[in-house]
Amino acid sequence: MITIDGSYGEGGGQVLRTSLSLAAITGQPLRLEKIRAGRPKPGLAAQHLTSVRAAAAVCRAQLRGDALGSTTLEFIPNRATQAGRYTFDVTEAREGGSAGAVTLILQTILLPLALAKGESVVILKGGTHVPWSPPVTYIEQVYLPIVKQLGVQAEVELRAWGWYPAGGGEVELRVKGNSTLRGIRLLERGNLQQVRGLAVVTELPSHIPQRMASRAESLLHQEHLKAQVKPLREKGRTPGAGIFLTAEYEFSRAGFSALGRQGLPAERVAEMAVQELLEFHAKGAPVDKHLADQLLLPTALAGDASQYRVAEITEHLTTNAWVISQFGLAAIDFDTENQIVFVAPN
Ligand SMILES: Nc1ncnc2c1ncn2[C@@H]1O[C@H](COP(=O)(O)OP(=O)(O)OP(=O)(O)O)[C@@H](O)[C@H]1O
Repeated sequence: MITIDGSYGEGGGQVLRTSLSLAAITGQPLRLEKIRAGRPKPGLAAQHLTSVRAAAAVCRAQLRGDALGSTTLEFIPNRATQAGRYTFDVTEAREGGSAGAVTLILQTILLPLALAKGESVVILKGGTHVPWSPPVTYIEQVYLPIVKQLGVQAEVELRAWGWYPAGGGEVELRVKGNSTLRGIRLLERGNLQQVRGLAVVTELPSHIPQRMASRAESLLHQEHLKAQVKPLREKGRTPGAGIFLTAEYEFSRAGFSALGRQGLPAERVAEMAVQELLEFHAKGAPVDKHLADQLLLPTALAGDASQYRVAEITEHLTTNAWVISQFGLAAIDFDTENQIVFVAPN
């Protein structure tokens, strides 16, 4: 049994999710201790518990400690990950809290399912565009296109928007299966081809997405960047607003977003996302700081070595590297001067 210290690094949920993915993929029994010890409310929150249940469902794992607030978990896979049809609802595990991110559950099971035999269809219900997690739009426009280069064939369809704190969103994930992962070399991004964006509201007036879109476009045009931001007004369970920008370079993609809230002017929401994009653009790296930590697991599972240059070496990235090394999967090194991540599978 592999024992992982959940308090490592910043002691967040990512230690748990990466460990779950790896236990499902390798079939190794896992014990997690001090789960999310670094957070104000330690232990499993709804989103984490749903990830535990989702990972357990795909490899029929036996569980001990799978309860809200639990700081210790045992996860004993019973068989290789099974492709198939699954539904996971992050609101089911809720106890008066806010919506958990469906994308973090998606990322926990994506690679196990991609490496399993056969196709899978997964319905995920909960928050689709919530703070501190990848928005579904980011998964669709940045994460999946890049992991496709490694051989992961999957697509996601947003069926309902689910904002913080109510959730109520839904996505369908389709995973091809039978994947063989290969390494990538992503040191240069090439020229910026365009910035594409979506300024969206649900259950709010149409002037809001229009104001977000035009503010974002005008700021990007001032910087001489080609940009097209589409205003969109959708149906939803609750009111919500956000802007999602994708910088499309010749060899890579990066995503930036900001979510609206009451009292925050639409223009300000647009400015927040654009500012992040411009800061990234000025750095010259091909991989944004979020993709940086999310790319580590697929590259560690690839048959050959990878190298990629990131905008920032975050604690999320180094923590993920530590978790992967605990499973003995890959040797991971950082060139901190040039911000390059080297991954050599063992
Ligand atoms: N705006 C964003 N765009 C893309 N990815 C994001 C964004 N914000 C956060 N992420 C990603 O979401 C993940 C969050 O992991 P983290 O461990 O902080 O969250 P968590 O499971 O909610 O845990 P905790 O509640 O313990 O912080 C990371 O992979 C991070 O890169």
